Order: sequence, then structure tokens, then C-alpha cells
Amino acid sequence: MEGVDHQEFVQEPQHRPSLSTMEAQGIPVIDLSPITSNNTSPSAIDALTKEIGSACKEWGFFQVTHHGVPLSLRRNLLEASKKFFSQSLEDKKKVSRDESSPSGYYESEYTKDVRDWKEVFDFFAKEPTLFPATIDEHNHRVVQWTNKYPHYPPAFRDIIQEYIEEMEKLAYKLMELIAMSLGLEAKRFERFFIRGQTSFIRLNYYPPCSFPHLALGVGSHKDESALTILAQDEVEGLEVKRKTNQEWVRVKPKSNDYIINLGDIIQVWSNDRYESVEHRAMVNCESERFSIPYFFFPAHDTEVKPLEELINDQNPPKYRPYKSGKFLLYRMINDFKKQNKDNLQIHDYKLA
Ligand SMILES: O=C(O)CCC(=O)C(=O)O
Ligand SMILES: [Fe+2]
Repeated sequence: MEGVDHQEFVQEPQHRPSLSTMEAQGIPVIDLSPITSNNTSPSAIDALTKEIGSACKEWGFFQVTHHGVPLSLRRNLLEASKKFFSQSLEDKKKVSRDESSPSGYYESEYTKDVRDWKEVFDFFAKEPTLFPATIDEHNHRVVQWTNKYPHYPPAFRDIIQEYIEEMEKLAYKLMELIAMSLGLEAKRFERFFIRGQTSFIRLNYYPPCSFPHLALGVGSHKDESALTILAQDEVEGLEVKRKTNQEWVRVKPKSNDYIINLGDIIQVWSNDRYESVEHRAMVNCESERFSIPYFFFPAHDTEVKPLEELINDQNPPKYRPYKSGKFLLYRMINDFKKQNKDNLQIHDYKLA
């Protein structure tokens, strides 16, 4: 971040982080053994489903253990990410995102119009990934996006592809549990992802920052995904807004757990039974920090709307339908420059 205008990173006073935020005591930690081990009983799955249901309802954010993703793979990816970002800006910019595809490296993203103190590399989980060509609702042209892969470190491509496969397996399992917790059949959500999912993975790098009380690594936001599976390194920084009292609580890193957060799409599908949750990442003066979110997204032409099983006369739909790909594209375009206005949010689709 040398030679940049620091002013654009400064958050409005009400959004500035408190460096003494308390650590989250209550974030549910859920043991996924019933779905990842061989000898499992229906009653264990039942209990797990209930646990997932209350975590979704009360927090929208939880940690999972015994998730089945090999620790060595996660370590390798964090190591590869560290190596990539340690290169010179010039080398990193050789794989910058551009007009032909939003996959690649970039160092300026604006969350809610304030610049984040971070650098990023995005990859699509599927190649090619089909996406709408424009945000215009009446334009049905589709484009194919492919990934950029850095040459350094050399094993990058293999590691990231292997990791993405593991994330996808875990995401499908979690979606099954979430479906059951809503009283739906286990595979209810599968159809939206099985062909043409637009999931992507992001390597976040937060360099040390000399004014951590004024800036944020990622400003407060809700993920637009169906759900997000997040790996963070051992450096603290992630904060979640607790639903019950609207206070920021810090999520302590645990080296082998994943953090799961519900995204806007589940909020709409469940007609607000579950909600996506505001979260943000703080930076600090001494240590760099790395995190790797995997955003699980349906096919771009999925019409996202409250599921018919979950609506009735007493509980009418709370959202008007929207196309998953158009919303995501809108956000992607607008997060990359200063707009002097709020970006599109899920509440903009809310029916009065
Ligand atoms: O770095 C983190 O812990 C959170 C990152 C995040 O929320 C995001 O990239 O959407
Ligand atoms: Fe996020």
C-alpha cells in the first residue's frame, strides 16, 4: 500500500473498529462427525440438523469441526497464498483481473464505498463460469469467464483446484443440513448448483496497517452467496455483528475449524427465517493476515425467491425474485470504484 492516498481507507467514525472488542463467547461450534464419519446413526443426524437450525437462526454464523477437509491442504493453500502475495506489485499485476474476466489479482476494493486495506486474488470454482454479459435485466447475453493462474508458486493451480473440490463437497453437505433444518427435503437446494454454479474462492491478504483504528481490512458487509466457508489464519481480525444486541464480537481463529456464514440467498430462500449476517475484518500494525473465503453461489440464471414450501397466506413472500448472476455482477462492478452512493443490497429486493 505504498504511495497510495491513505485518506480513502478512513472509515466514517461510526464504522471505525474498536480495538478492544470482546471476543465472541457464544459462536456455536458444531461437530460435523455425524456426516463425515462412516458409522453414523439417524438420531445423530437429527441432533446435528437441530443444532445447525438453531445456529442459523440465532447467529447465522458458526464454526465447524470434523468437517472432513484435510488440514494439510488448507496449510498448503495458505502457504501458497503467502508466497504469491510476497511478490513485488509488478509481478502480482501480471495476473491482474481485467475486462475479459474478474478472476485475478487486485488491490482496491471498496466495501460500502470506503477502500479496504487488503489485496485479493479471485478464482472461479468452475471453468468456464457462465455469467450474464451485462447487468441490464433485458439483455440475455452470456459470457464465459476463465481463471488466471499465477506462475508463482508453481504448484498453485493444483492446490487451489484440490481445495475447491473439498469446499464444494462440504458446501453440499451443509446445504443438505440447512434444508432439513428448514423442514425441506435434503436435496432441495442441489438443483440450483449442480449445473452452472458461479461459486468462487478469494485469497485475502491484509498487510500490516499503521492506522488500524481508522481503517478496515474488509468493511462491514453481508455476503451475497448462499453460504460462505471461511478459513482464517492464526491472526485475529474477523468480527461478526451479533444479532441479539447488534454488538461486534471477535471470532477467535482456530487452526483447523472453518467458519460458516449464511449469505443473502439463504435469507431470501428461507423468506427471512434465516438471515445473512454483517461481518468485517480488522487490520493491525504488526502482523499480516490471510483468509480464504469460498463463496457458494447457484447458477447465474437462478431466479432467487422465497421457496414455495416456506410461504403461505400467513407468511407471504418478503422478496421479489431476482437473478443471482445479475445481482452478483452488479456488486462486482460497483465494489471496484468509489461511487458516492450505497451499493445494491439484498433489502433493495424486499417487498414493502
Ligand atoms: O478476512 C476475513 O476474516 C473475512 C473476509 C470476508 O468477510 C470476505 O472476504 O467476504
Ligand atoms: Fe464476507
